[in-house]
Amino acid sequence: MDEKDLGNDLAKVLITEEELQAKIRELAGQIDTDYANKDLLLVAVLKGAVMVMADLSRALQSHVSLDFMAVSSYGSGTKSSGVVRILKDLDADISGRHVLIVEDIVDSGLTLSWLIDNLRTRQPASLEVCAIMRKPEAVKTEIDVKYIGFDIPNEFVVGYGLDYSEKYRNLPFVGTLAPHVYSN
Ligand SMILES: O=P(O)(O)OC[C@H]1O[C@H](OP(=O)(O)OP(=O)(O)O)[C@H](O)[C@@H]1O
Ligand code: HPA
Ligand SMILES: [Mg+2]
Repeated sequence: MDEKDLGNDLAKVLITEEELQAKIRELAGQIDTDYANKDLLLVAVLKGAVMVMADLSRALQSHVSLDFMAVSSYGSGTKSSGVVRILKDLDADISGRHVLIVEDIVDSGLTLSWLIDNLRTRQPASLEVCAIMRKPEAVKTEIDVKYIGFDIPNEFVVGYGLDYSEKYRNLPFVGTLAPHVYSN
């Protein structure tokens, strides 16, 4: 990458594009098997989960419906505020439906724990979670994540949907930022 590439701001690559795509295919295979003959609704949490949603849904062999919810707890910083706000609610009524939440990362777990409680009150037939990354050392509230991609160290990461101040989401891999980015 040359000077102008956004990858120049990275300290290291944690998960390569190839590793991400291989994991997506593996998880899609499990989901296809588990939901055979069931109507599945994928619910992605914007904006971070947009890449996982796009790749995972295309890797599935069965029909699925897609819906999106936008919640935010991070703002522009690197720490969860713990206060989750709904920015956009689902279009679909999920009562009696098989719902799979698609997430990019389980960090403190606060976003997902709030979301699971919220969606449960709408009485889906089933509710599970697929997250491409999890930080086991950062989790503050235990969440049962049925489909997990990678357990990663407790470092702030960007790429594959994850941002720092709304940047770096469009990197096709996951990495950590160089210190100069934070001091700018
Ligand atoms: O486990 P937690 O500590 O709650 O963190 C995980 C959540 O935080 C990020 O979203 P954010 O609220 O930053 O919004 P975004 O997806 O638009 O970046 C990320 O996409 C997850 O949804
Ligand atoms: O490590 C992270 N990076 C970017 N956004 C995030 N939201 C939760 N954890 C992270
Ligand atoms: Mg974010």
